[in-house]
Amino acid sequence: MIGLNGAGVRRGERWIFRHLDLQLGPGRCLAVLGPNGRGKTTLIRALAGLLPLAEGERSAPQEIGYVAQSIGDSVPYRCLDVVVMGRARRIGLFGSPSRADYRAAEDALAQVDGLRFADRFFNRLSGGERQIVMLARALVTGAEVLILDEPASALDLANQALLLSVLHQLRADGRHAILFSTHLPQHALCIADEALLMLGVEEHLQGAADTVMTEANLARLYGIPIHRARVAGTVEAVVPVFLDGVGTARS
Ligand SMILES: Nc1ncnc2c1ncn2[C@@H]1O[C@H](COP(=O)(O)OP(=O)(O)OP(=O)(O)O)[C@@H](O)[C@H]1O
Repeated sequence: MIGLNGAGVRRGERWIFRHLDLQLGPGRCLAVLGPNGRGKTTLIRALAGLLPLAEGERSAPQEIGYVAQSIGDSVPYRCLDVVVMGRARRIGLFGSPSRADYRAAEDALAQVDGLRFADRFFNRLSGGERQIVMLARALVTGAEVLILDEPASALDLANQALLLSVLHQLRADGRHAILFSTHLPQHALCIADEALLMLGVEEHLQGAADTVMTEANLARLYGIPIHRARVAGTVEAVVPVFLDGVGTARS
């Protein structure tokens, strides 16, 4: 459905990642983890077709539902219009959104509990509220591939739970392939089938999320001791272990 084969991206003379293979099919969810600056956004943008590969190949469908990491200020559009823009491919360059497009946008907002934002101006929303609206915009595309760059980074706990449940439902329908990056390993353990740990430019550890995300591998990834524990039923928490203060934990 979507994939990379021997892929690499360079910024100037510097390789951000190389020799990366990735295949994601329908009904599958892959989480990408790595420390700040390791290349998650670069990988996601390359996968979404927004950054050229310097080596390797990409295969992808025409339409992808994409949520960018940073959602800057924009011109003052109503949120419903921002969401309806997700239908651009269906509406066409010179077309106008139909009643059905607006209905689909409302449904997508309702799916993420964001209907209350419909008439508000996007540029006046908080960071988390914008993330919710942008998720609705990705959903309204109807795309079967969803690529989400840190979709929970600004969300409160209730909205994190909502996001996880929406992604869980999409994955469970067997039509969608979902890839998301996160700094919250417990989210990966909660809904991802697979995890990709970006350990280094040429070192990528990929496999079943539960198997790959061991305390040892996560400690290697982040350079600090990590504790992983079952907190309720199948829910796991992943926390940094502070040794004798924040500054001394990183190896
Ligand atoms: N436009 C650019 N030009 C040059 N270097 C860039 C550019 N954008 C990003 N980089 C560099 O590429 C590297 C990877 O950045 P990227 O944003 O992919 O990291 P990330 O893993 O998503 O980080 P974070 O967790 O902080 O969001 C970083 O060292 C960054 O400084």
